[in-house]
Amino acid sequence: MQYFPLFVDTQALSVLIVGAGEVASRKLALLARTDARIQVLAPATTAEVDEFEAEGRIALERRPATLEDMQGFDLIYLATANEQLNIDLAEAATQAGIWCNVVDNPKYCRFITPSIIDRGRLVVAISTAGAAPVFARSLRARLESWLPQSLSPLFDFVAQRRDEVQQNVAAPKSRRLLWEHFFDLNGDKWDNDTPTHFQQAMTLAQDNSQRQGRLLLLDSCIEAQWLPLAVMPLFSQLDCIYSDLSIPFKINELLRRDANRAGIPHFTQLTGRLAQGERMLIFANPVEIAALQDQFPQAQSIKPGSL
Ligand SMILES: C[C@@]1(CC(=O)O)c2cc3[nH]c(cc4nc(cc5[nH]c(cc(n2)[C@H]1CCC(=O)O)[C@@](C)(CC(=O)O)[C@@H]5CCC(=O)O)C(CC(=O)O)=C4CCC(=O)O)c(CCC(=O)O)c3CC(=O)O
Ligand SMILES: NC(=O)C1=CN([C@@H]2O[C@H](COP(=O)(O)OP(=O)(O)OC[C@H]3O[C@@H](n4cnc5c(N)ncnc54)[C@H](O)[C@@H]3O)[C@@H](O)[C@H]2O)C=CC1
Repeated sequence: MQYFPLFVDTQALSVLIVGAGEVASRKLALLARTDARIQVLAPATTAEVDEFEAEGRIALERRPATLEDMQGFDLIYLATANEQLNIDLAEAATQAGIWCNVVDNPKYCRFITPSIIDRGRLVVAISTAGAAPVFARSLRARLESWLPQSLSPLFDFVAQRRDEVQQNVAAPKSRRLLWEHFFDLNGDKWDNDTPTHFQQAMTLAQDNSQRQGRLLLLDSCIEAQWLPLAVMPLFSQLDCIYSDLSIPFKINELLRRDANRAGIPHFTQLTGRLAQGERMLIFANPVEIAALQDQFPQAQSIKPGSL
């Protein structure tokens, strides 16, 4: 992963954009949604840039940029159509210790701009590490239609309830179950039922007796591409992953990253953990899986293409 995704707090960020053509306008349209202070420098501007100036959203100077301008900012975008000028300005910015992006030259980019889906607090950023921005754009179009606008108010609601949950539900694991249950009940909608779904999830999180354990058994001979789609949400909810083997990379990528990992415990320990409501996966060879299935008839054995 050459480019590591980060989400930058823009509340005290100051950004310089050099150039105000088509490409600069596209970057500006996204940056203008943030809290960053934005300075634009360019002799010629698009109508879109003029509008941002008229609204008072940006500070604009209609003149060529100089090397001396490359200081006093947190981030700089270089978007003139002059390749050498962009490189000279990028070198000056880098010397001043400022992270910069050259829109037509990834070699000089300390960071790159992803394709962005904006649902308020929920933001999805897609990058192809510069290989194919057009693919990032078309993937965005698909996700845009999949992620409803209701996610914006839904995540405002969830953010407002976070303190209440933190105060009333002591165990971190119960908090996780609460949010999983809430989203299972509520999905991605924001309507009159949303507060009810939250209350139901809250009640369930405070009542340990209703918690159900789960044991998934995965035969080490099954390859990742044969795993049924139905197991994906179950994989993301695991508390523990047990195996005495090394789990192949492609399967590992599908499992919850924060789950506890250990060798396969004794049958009696497994019984105890199931009773406590743990959600577990055992990855083992076919002989061990068959023995576990005999011992735990309630366990779900994952078969290629089905559960
Ligand atoms: C490295 C990066 C640097 C950066 O800009 O940060 C970069 C670099 C370059 N882009 C080029 C071209 C195009 N870029 C787009 C579109 C987008 N480009 C964006 C990001 C990035 N572009 C960064 C990597 C992102 C990643 O990891 O994938 C997006 C995602 C975000 C945004 O710009 O807001 C936005 C889609 C937004 C959306 O709609 O969601 C289109 C299509 C279009 O315009 O519709 C074309 C024309 C087709 C083509 O050429 O592919 C060229 C060649 C220039 C030339 O030939 O002169 C270079 C330079 C090079 O590749 O060397
Ligand atoms: N990263 C990306 O997504 C993409 C990048 N590009 C590249 O981005 C570059 C810019 O493209 P466009 O916006 O279409 O160009 P453009 O010609 O529309 O705009 C160039 C801007 O730079 C300004 N400028 C020129 N000299 C300047 C100076 N000395 N100081 C400050 N500003 C100056 C101009 O006034 C103008 O506002 C091109 O090199 C293009 O190849 C093109 C497509 C996508």
